[in-house]
Amino acid sequence: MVWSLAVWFGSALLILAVLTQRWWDPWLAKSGVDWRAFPLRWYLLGFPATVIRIRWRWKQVCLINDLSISRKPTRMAVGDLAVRGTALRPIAPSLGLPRVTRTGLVVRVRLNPGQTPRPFLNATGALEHAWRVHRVRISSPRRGELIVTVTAQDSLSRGDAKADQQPDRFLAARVGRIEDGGAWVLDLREIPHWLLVGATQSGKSTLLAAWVVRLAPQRLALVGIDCKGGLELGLVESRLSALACNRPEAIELLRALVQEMQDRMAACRAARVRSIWQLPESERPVPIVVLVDELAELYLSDGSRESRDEVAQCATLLLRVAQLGAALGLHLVVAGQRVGSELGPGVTALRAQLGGRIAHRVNDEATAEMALGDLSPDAIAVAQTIEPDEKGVAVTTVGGRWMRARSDLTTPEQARTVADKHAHLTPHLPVLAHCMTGGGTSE
Ligand SMILES: Nc1ncnc2c1ncn2[C@@H]1O[C@H](COP(=O)(O)OP(=O)(O)OP(=O)(O)O)[C@@H](O)[C@H]1O
Repeated sequence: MVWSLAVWFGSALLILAVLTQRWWDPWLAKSGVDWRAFPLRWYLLGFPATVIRIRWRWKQVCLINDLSISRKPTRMAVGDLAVRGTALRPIAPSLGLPRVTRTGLVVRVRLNPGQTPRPFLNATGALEHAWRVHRVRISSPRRGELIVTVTAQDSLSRGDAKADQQPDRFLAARVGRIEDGGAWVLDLREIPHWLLVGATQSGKSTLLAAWVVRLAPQRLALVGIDCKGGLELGLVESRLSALACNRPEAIELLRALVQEMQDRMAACRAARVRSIWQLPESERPVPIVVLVDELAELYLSDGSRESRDEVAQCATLLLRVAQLGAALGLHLVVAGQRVGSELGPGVTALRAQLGGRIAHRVNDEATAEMALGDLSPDAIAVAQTIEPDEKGVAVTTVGGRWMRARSDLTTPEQARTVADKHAHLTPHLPVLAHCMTGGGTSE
């Protein structure tokens, strides 16, 4: 009896709070109370309020945005009117039961016969406005069915201190947040090679810096190829086992890496194993993560024979590292503004080997398509909606799906400080001796 009274009272209070939210919400904000930061706020209030709003406005939103069909009149129709004055009635697609998630909800929509997902994809802005949510994403896993994913608030702009403190697994790096509020973890054991594209000032170098900062304390070698004169990767030079700052140096470095791969291959063959991960730990060579900033610098040619030769060598060597590296502990992280076939045929082959994809804001659809095309057409559309002021925001692969994510802002000073702090962990690889930057510990 007491319990049922409490449940009734609680439910009534909840409904009242939901219905009056538009009055007390601005008042609380003005008084400086950030109720959105309360951990259970979304489950207790946000979710019920959003569900009510979605159900309440569904038919109206569908009607305004041409997402309904008209009921076929049972009697003969003349123009837009049915005989006997029966007006044609719009029928909205049927909305399923919403399922709550950590930062929003997911709801299934069954389309009326003849409806396609396209008008719904075009209407996401209207749905966000009508439901007062941060983001609405629509995918269509099956014909006649939509999955509508609603994100209540912009979780990419808020910090997550707990995730920040979590130590990284070996070869994994927590570089930011994904839009469902979780940690954005780039794991080189799971996906050995990554491609990172984005227009200038979209956040590529900051993401690379965040990546280096998280990898720096681990027992691995970092190697840099930065043909923009080493301006970006030079910041973390103290933690790099080698750094190439122009194309001839890059070729020398890549040759040394291919040599290292061959040595590792021989060691695996001798031990009759298929990868360095099957070697006993004491004999296992350190993994090498090769960071390439601005891929185009390796592929652009001025037409002279010398530069064409250099480009061909870079293309072949990079491709070899990408093709054979994963099992031998060599990982590629390649960043660039464009990765299209206009840079040469080698780029297309290389791109196919880079399984992990990250697309920051891009200037054109073609670049988004090159980076994300094999993921999903929806991901391409979303990459193009990243605004210039959304620095560090990207669309990426997470567990076989795509998601929006944002890197942690890592300043050049932070990157330099962390690199200096862990400089003593920099392994000295004999094969890279002639490409060495500063000193390193002997491996
Ligand atoms: N996650 C982030 N949060 C906030 N600001 C960011 C983030 N990532 C990048 N920025 C800001 O965006 C600006 C451009 O970043 P960055 O230099 O990484 O871009 P880029 O793509 O490497 O540019 P370029 O190709 O010109 O080198 C910088 O001022 C940086 O501080």
